[in-house]
Amino acid sequence: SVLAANGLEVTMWTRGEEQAAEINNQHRNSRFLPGAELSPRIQATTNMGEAVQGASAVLIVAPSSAMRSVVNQLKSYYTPDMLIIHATKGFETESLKRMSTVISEELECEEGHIVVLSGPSHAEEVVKRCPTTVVVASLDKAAADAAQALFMNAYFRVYTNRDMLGVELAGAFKNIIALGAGMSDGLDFGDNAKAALLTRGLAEITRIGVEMGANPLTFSGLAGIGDLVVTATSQHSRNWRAGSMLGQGQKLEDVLNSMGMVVEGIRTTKAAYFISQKYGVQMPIADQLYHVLFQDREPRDAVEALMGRDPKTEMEVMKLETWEQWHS
Ligand SMILES: NC(=O)C1=CN([C@@H]2O[C@H](COP(=O)(O)OP(=O)(O)OC[C@H]3O[C@@H](n4cnc5c(N)ncnc54)[C@H](O)[C@@H]3O)[C@@H](O)[C@H]2O)C=CC1
Ligand SMILES: O=C(CO)COP(=O)(O)O
Repeated sequence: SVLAANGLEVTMWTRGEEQAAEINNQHRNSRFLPGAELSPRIQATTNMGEAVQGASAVLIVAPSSAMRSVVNQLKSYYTPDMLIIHATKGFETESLKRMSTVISEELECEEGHIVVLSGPSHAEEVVKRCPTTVVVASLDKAAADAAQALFMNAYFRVYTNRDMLGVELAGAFKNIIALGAGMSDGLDFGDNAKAALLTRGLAEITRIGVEMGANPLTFSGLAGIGDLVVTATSQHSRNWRAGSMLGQGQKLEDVLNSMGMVVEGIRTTKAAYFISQKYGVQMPIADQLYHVLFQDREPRDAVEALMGRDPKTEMEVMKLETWEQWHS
């Protein structure tokens, strides 16, 4: 919608014939964005070649679980002059790879060629042209600048960042904390608990992010604290809503069936559980959520376990134990 508002011709690829027909004829996408009026500049097709061939830019927003297969389907239409942007927030759970790695492997291109778009941006509000800010990150400055120029307009402000790793990690990991915040709200634990989850959640995201090679400042930016706040507090967030239902005692399977849309935080919690072990970095909130989601731990017991951890210093972020060390 943003690209169409900027005067570009947009062709969406979708798997459903009915959905494509609805977008083309009624300019609506009633299942995924009910109530929104789409621009006639947006056309849809179920034919990948029609959507991608000859395009100057390709925006990939498949759920993380489908990323490899979707990119594989577009591979034969890819040319190196296409600007490749993705806005997917998650990992390939089996390999623990980031989305840019999966895309570059499938397209056989440099990771630096890819741009990630992330930040606090619920589609429901963007389509209504509510003021929104995001970040585009790439190892290639020219690619990030090109993506910024494509998307930027009066209601959609785009910043650039060179820390693609940090932006991808922040966008993926925040969904775990949003699930936890929803769970806390579902348990009626109040505002103190939610503020604690966001704050300590950001600490653990930063800790693992820095260990993996990201710039700590990225986590104070739009992809970090910005997206964490919106996802953990917005009525639009699927992760928050799923967490809230779990906190109220519903079963994971029932929650997912009732959502009908992707809840990335579930798979990302599994990935984070293994990533934290791989890097030897503690992610206590993600760890407890893993037990709740996949090992039947009661949400209340998870909170008790978090509150009962050994006493810590607040400065134990980035494996720096004291303020003095941070300055040294
Ligand atoms: N909805 C939002 O406001 C935002 C979503 N994102 C991210 O975008 C990604 C996609 O999320 P949404 O579009 O919101 O999810 P969604 O659940 O609303 O839509 C997912 C789309 O992918 C399609 N799909 C599902 N499995 C597929 C497969 N195996 N192959 C091809 N297509 C498949 C579905 O048919 C549907 O059209 C996620 O990583 C999410 O975190 C990022 C920013 C904002
Ligand atoms: O990442 C998002 C907004 O920036 C979307 O969050 P949800 O997937 O929780 O709806």
